Amino acid sequence: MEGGVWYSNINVVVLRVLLSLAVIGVVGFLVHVYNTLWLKSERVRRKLRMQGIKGPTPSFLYGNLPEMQKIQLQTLKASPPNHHSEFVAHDYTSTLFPYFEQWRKEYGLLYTYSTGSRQHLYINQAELVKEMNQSLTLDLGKPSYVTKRLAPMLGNGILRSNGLLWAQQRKIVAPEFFMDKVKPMVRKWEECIEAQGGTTAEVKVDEDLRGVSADVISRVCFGSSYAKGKLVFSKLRSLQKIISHQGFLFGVTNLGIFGSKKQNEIGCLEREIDMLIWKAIEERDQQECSEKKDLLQLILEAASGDHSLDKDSCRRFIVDNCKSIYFAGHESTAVATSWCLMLLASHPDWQARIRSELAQVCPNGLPDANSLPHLKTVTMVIQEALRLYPPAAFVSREALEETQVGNITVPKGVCLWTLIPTLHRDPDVWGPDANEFRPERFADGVAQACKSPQAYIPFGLGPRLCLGKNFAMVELKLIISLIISKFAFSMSPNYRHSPAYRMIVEPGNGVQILIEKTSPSLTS
Ligand code: HEM
Repeated sequence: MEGGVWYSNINVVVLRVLLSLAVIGVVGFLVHVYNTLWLKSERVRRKLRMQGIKGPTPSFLYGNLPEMQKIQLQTLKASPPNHHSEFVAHDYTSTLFPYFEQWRKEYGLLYTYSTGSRQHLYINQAELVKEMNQSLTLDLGKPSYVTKRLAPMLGNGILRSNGLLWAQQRKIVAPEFFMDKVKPMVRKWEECIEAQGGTTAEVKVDEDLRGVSADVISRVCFGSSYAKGKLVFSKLRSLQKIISHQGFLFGVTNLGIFGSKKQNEIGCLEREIDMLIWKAIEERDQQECSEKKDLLQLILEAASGDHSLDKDSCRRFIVDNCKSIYFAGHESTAVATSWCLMLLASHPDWQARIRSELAQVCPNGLPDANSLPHLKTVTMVIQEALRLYPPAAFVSREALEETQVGNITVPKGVCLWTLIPTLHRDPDVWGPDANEFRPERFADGVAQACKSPQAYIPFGLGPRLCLGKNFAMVELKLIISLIISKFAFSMSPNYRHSPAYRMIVEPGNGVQILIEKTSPSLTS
């Protein structure tokens, strides 16, 4: 009997201990969650507040995400502009990222906001943007939570890597982007565009431009023809569409992982792309390639010469950088050309000016490698198009360690965002006509076009400046000049103005223009 009581007493004690442990565990867990999800961010916010940086009040767990979604929904209900003159004045941030616009009006050009436990700084003061972009510290990198999501597309190649790995990749990739490498391609571009000929017709330019730009980047950088790279591009585009679906930067998908079906699709495409690139590498004629030295050859040689890389890392290094360049090199240029044609279609006077310059500068009315540097008007038009419709909406960084940007101490983990189109339309920098298409503002170069040349950043600025800037400008100049030398064009009534954010800002429903063959006398 006594033994039974003793046993049941023991049981009660054990039960109590277990219960207490469970309570301590749960409380500990809750404290941990509270600490990581709130206190940690609150400490970061306090540091920013103490420096006078304000921002919207975040809610527990979700930060400012609910407010962002509410503002976005309200904006969706408002109808987008549908008249030509309004397309130009339309700053796409007001429809794509309306919360940034609203907060900018409330808190100014520097404010802080949070998405879940992540804290961000919106930086659009020209001076601070310059400091951030020109900072040489490796403690500022690309935001890791965004680049993690882009990993299937870009691997750990130059576009998303940070620190020493980025510095090493930049050194290897940079030499390939000098102008002289571009010149031999000019003739091939001429053939590409000329082959499309035609009389009066409506064309949707986007896919054609993507084709041309894919061909160009494939041949110049990888020495292979578009036919070989074609599958890689179409699969990369599918990946881009899946990843950028539903506001991948700050939308709901940000709170969790993609659904498992989407994740599988992403995984499959990633493996297929890796295999295709690797197959193209294996099929290369080694002797011919080591003589010609295209970008792929440089990457191959750098990877095989680095003895710290094992076989798998070597393969990753090669494939990841190929993917990065494939994406960076062709999407942005194709989209920039589409926006440029959209703006030119609404401004026939600028088409005429380019056409008359072509007639003066080019002996047979057609641009080539030698006449290209003398085509000033087309450069001004492209600069103005990249100002109003920059394909890259953001320059973004993460403070990998506590870092100084100008007079601001940025706590570790904070992500910094500069909205390029907003900076490009700031009337304090560009004057009261900031929302108008006026290419003549660039007549004496960028420095004379605005108060602070560092506020013009379609290609970024500083150590992470776009590696393909010169390359892209040459490509754009050539394509636009060739199209204008062949066609006069206007906006099709079927065009619907709908900028969409798919990692870059592209015309959501394409650009439809009505083209008409120019008479030979106009160009010769
Ligand atoms: C109109 C066309 C283009 C635009 C608007 C554009 C814009 C940009 C921007 C804004 C950045 C990021 C800068 C930063 O984070 O500070 C960038 C980076 C980069 N771009 Fe471009 N780009 C274009 C064409 C190209 C082309 C044609 C290539 C290659 C052939 C290319 C290769 C790269 C690379 C490799 C980087 C990463 C550089 C680094 O992180 O060190 N881009 N580009």
